[in-house]
Amino acid sequence: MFAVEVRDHVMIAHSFKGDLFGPAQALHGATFVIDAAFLAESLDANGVVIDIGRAHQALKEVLESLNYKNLDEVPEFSGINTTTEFLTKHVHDHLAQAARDNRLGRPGPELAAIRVTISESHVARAWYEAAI
Ligand SMILES: Nc1nc2c(c(=O)[nH]1)N=C([C@H](O)[C@H](O)COP(=O)(O)OP(=O)(O)OP(=O)(O)O)CN2
Repeated sequence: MFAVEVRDHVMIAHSFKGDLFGPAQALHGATFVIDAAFLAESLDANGVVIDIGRAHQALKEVLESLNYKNLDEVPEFSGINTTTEFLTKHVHDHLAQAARDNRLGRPGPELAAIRVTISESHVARAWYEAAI
């Protein structure tokens, strides 16, 4: 499997519900580093999985709706713990939809899967990977 991975970051604030989260039940900020990997069984006629510029642009567009936001106040996330794991799937779903809509410069069927990894610090990260 071939893969191309691009990286961006967002600054957000959020709080969690549940004793499990201890001090993170209070509003706190985080800078998440997001890696999006695009996977394909074969290269296209240009010899690429996906153009790196298009991949960067697609990731940037998805992250715009999160950057500098208090996620507790985003209606779409109402009542949800916006954990690192949750956000990996949120980003994945938007990128997968962009692929299915042919907005990534390569038709969805030619891309096998997308993996989104979010590093919430230098010691912890989560990822979500699924076929498109
Ligand atoms: N599985 C997850 N666990 C936790 C997440 C998460 O997104 N997924 N997030 C947090 C907090 O948002 C924050 O990133 C860390 O908070 P903190 O209380 O400092 O977390 P730790 O569990 O690392 O440390 P403690 O020893 O429990 O304080 C927390 N967990």
